[in-house]
Amino acid sequence: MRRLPVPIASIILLDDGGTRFVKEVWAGDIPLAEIDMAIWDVSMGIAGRCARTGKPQLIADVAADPDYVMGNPTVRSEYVVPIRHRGRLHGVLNIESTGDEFFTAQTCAVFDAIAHQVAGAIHLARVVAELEAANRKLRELSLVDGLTGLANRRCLDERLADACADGQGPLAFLLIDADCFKQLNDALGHLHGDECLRRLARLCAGTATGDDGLAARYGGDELALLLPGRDVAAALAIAERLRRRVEEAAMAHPVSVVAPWVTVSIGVHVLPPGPARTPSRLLAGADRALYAAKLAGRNRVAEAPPSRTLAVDARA
Ligand SMILES: Nc1nc2c(ncn2[C@@H]2O[C@H](COP(=O)(O)OP(=O)(O)OP(=O)(O)O)[C@@H](O)[C@H]2O)c(=O)[nH]1
Repeated sequence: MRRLPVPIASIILLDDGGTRFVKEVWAGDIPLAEIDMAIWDVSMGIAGRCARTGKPQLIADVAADPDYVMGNPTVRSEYVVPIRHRGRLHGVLNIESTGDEFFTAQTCAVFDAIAHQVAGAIHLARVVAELEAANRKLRELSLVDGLTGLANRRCLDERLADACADGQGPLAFLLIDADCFKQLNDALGHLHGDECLRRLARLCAGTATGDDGLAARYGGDELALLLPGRDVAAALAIAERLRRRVEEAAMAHPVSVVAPWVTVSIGVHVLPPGPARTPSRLLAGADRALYAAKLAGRNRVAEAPPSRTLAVDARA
């Protein structure tokens, strides 16, 4: 662009729908008037006419063309070429001259060729940008649980592995399981069960304190909280707070053996840093703790250190 022997050369890009110009880059020897619109419709200007018709526009005398939008008063002629790659119109190449005779068949053929080259480059850049965006979206989707919007098991596994390897402080893991969920599904239907799971997920997400905490769907009616830096006392307190919040939400459960509303049991396991801290040990400990909480009557928080099982009575 910079080396083109013309007073003004610009590339004006179209949006994805091809109905509006969204970006203009230009270079040249004479200044172009400030265009105060960052986005403008293809119904405007000679560039718009070029985009609408898909055909090059050669204007020998800009003053005689009603569509011409003046960028500099010394401009006399203009040539606007579509920038198109494999049928997709990306924008237009706009060349303006201060002479009357500048645009011959030969110079126009050169600009046609330049527009063709530019089209290939823009096409590649757009394909790369679209691929990158699609990859980001795919990566996002591959880490999110579709029902609850929480991190999914794959994401949890990744974060768990990283957190276990991190030598900084204790690592707490909470397994949260809805009580008598099968009966709730059987009594009120799976759609109602789904909505309860979503509400439980929101409560968990609101409890994942700190930037590095993670709320995830472990699987089925089991949710999980990964809480780096939390010792046993802090993890038990967070678990108990969550258990209470679930009760306070008062989601009706007419067939639970625990209470007339939805309750959860929570297993808590905390490991100090070191080689013995592995995801499988952390999961197994939280699973044992959850089992203990269920066995002790549900609607409670339990911790399961290797040597003993400590159940914290939820209603104490
Ligand atoms: N609505 C709904 N139900 C689910 C989903 N995933 C798993 N479930 C149900 O969750 C229930 C879990 O049942 P169980 O493992 O027997 O546990 P429970 O009935 O909660 O019993 P306890 O845990 O012992 O209190 C099953 O009926 C599953 O079908 C889901 O995405 N949506």
